[in-house]
Amino acid sequence: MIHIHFIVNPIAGHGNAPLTHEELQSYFIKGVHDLTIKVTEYKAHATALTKASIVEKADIIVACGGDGTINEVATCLIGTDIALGIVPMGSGNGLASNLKIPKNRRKALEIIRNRHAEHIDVGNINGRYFFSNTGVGFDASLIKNYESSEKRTLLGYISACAITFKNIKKNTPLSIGIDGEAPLLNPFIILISNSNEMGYKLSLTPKASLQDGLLDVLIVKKIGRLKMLWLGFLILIRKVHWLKESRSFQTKKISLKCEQSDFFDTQVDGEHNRIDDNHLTISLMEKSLRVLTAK
Ligand SMILES: Nc1ncnc2c1ncn2[C@@H]1O[C@H](COP(=O)(O)OP(=O)(O)OP(=O)(O)O)[C@@H](O)[C@H]1O
Repeated sequence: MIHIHFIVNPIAGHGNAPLTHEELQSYFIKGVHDLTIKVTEYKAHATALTKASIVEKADIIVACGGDGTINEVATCLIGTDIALGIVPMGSGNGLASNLKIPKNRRKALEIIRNRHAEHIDVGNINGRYFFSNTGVGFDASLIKNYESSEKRTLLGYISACAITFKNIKKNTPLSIGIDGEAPLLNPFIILISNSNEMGYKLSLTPKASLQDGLLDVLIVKKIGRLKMLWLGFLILIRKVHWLKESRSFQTKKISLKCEQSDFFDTQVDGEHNRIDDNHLTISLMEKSLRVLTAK
């Protein structure tokens, strides 16, 4: 018997297509697959439910939600033999898209039934894992505004983008040193990416790979509002490197030091995360997570 546990976030994406036991059962075989469904009731609940599923000896644990839910489930599976399954039900679905796991539920469940697994790299920021990307600057502020808007849709994302853009001059000046170099004053974005997608098919690091043992870093220096609009356009056409204030490179490890404050506002896999330290160490653990993917 193969024990498959589904951890479902009911508010992910539009939260309007619940996954039922009956629906799931129709894709699996009675007597071969034993299915358990657990529904999250609050932020971080997926972590507790996954830990319980590990104790209950699940063979596969499936995150049904977006990048936030995947992060909570996958974090618990590092260092175990349990494979992560993904049913993309989020708004952006960046990691699933990079792994070519379709939003179509039948096709996503077929991947789980077929049980073809691959190992992917995992990022680490001051002890916290990330699978897609992490960053400071504009994207971290944008995520903070996105979360407070409580509209987890593309429209909510665009509106958070407009608010962040409008408030940019009100931000406290920050200078950030990267790998011991001379600090940059108010860098617009420092994005450290494991995956080549941020969600909604957008990418700031199109060359990133989940299996190359490297992090892809994009640094955009302080820029004016017109340049920000130009950058927005370049993101849409995947040509961020055309912006002369941008720099991209690959590395296994990067450290950031903030001069003025004793904490960093970051985003980790699309969730706002305040880190109470003025030093960030971001590194990569090669092929540390088993994920079910299409062959
Ligand atoms: N019942 C719940 N009520 C409120 N928040 C929840 C609940 N269950 C899970 N969460 C939280 O919802 C947040 C968003 O989840 P998730 O990332 O899966 O969806 P999304 O934001 O719509 O998708 P994406 O990250 O791909 O854009 C996560 O931080 C998760 O912990």
